[in-house]
Amino acid sequence: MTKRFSFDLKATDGKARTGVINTPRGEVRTPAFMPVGTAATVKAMMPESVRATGADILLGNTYHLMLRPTAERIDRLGGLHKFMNWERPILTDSGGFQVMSLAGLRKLTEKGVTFKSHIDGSKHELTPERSIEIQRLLGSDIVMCFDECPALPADRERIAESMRLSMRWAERSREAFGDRPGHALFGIMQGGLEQDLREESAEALRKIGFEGYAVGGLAVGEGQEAMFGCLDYAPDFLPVDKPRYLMGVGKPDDIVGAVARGIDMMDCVLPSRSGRTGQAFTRHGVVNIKNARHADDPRPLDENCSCPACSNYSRAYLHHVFRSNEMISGMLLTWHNLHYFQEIMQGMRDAIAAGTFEAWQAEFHAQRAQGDI
Ligand SMILES: CNc1nc2c(CC[C@H]3O[C@H](OC)[C@H](OC)[C@@H](OC)[C@@H]3OC)c3nc(N)[nH]c(=O)c3cc2[nH]1
Repeated sequence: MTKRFSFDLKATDGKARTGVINTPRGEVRTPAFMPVGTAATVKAMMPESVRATGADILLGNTYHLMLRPTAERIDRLGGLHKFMNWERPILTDSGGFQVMSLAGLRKLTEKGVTFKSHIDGSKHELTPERSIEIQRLLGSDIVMCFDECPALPADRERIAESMRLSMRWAERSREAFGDRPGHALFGIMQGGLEQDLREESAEALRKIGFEGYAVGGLAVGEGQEAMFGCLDYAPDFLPVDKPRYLMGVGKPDDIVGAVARGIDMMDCVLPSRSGRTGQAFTRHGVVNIKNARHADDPRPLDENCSCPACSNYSRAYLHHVFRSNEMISGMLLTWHNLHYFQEIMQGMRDAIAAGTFEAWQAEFHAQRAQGDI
């Protein structure tokens, strides 16, 4: 009997929640941070290293993989898990966001989006049906509805129109997904920073019914204060017994603030992308390792960190390999950043389970000096 997809809510502390998402490929402890593995790889990391940082699930990208090497080729080769040697859960985005941010010559209609590949200029079409089919071919465990995410700032009419289109696409995504025990389809709430439109979107999604619900349309330039303002009410419009996924977030303090407002899952390129550019996140703040003042520093990035970079290398060494453009530079700092993000998630899971989340948040903020350290 195929193991089904389910969410067990274990404990709450204020609006913060901790639980477990059960999937046939393994459990996802929440609150969860999901490393981004856009083109079938978490850049600069071996899959076993990603697991060693504490990740239970990672992300793949419909837009990138449909262009190269194509979903059909990955399907022929046994699916994305086998292809990238990651046997645990994978969540794939539906591609709408990337098309609007990466592709050229886009045309948006009720049917979907036609666009030209940013790789070779070839013409492509993404519709709810095609996006769901691609995510099925990839073998994704958690599939996202095909939606349209409007760039902010946008006027209310544009946001309302876009949200209602996304709700019609959510209906078509649900229809195209069919009955796939053990797999999940997540709806994506839109509505910008308009509380009534957010409520309308949540109602539309609940009527259709999904295994999980994302809060979309945020982390698109609105800033943390506006994002938190929306998160003060948006998660409450969603079913309490299903996972809530905030897309594209974020910096450590964004993540903590989102969990405090009832979010269960997040993804962001920040720890991996910054790792490659020499920006290290630590409990005391951000370290830009390429800065000359680290050239002779024998200390590790963070004395309290147990990752390979902090256990075996000095700041001076990390500074040197970044200045020399050595491949190990991005590997070590990406590993450190992902390790640190997972450490924050573990800390929050433990604190929520123990009912000490308030104190944990206070400690988290007290440790962080301002600016570079
Ligand atoms: C940054 N602020 C941010 N990212 C939003 C993503 C994309 C998440 C996507 O963000 C990168 O793509 C660009 C990642 O690849 C680099 C993807 O990982 C596979 C990740 O997929 C979940 C959204 N995706 C959809 N479908 N709908 C959204 O409303 C939405 C909102 C976002 N805000």
